[in-house]
Amino acid sequence: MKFHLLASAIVAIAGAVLRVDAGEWLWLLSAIAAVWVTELLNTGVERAVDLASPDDHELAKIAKDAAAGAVLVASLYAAAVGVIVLGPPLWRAFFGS
Ligand SMILES: Nc1ncnc2c1ncn2[C@@H]1O[C@H](COP(=O)(O)OP(=O)(O)OP(=O)(O)O)[C@@H](O)[C@H]1O
Repeated sequence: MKFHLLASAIVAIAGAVLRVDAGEWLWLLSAIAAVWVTELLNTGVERAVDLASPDDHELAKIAKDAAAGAVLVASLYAAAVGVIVLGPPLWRAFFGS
């Protein structure tokens, strides 16, 4: 959660400094929201599974791995959005046109 908070803050500051437009803000915000939503749901699934099945069980493993997979998919989406939206202006800021 701390990592997600830090990453969200860095993306928001980068967006402001690089003056991304409204459409680009929507992509960045959708990526941030996707990661937060899946991470919160993953935490909920983990805690519910621990409560319902403290001992090892194949279904508990599938539930936890599926929830963690959702976080991975959202994180890959967020990384792609970050590169596509922030990559070009960052490149221009550091290396010129
Ligand atoms: N009750 C269980 N039965 C079977 N496999 C489990 C069970 N609990 C966890 N596992 C397996 O162990 C892995 C790690 O479980 P754990 O609860 O530590 O999740 P985590 O993603 O590391 O959680 P956290 O974010 O709290 O570190 C799961 O992805 C799953 O494959």
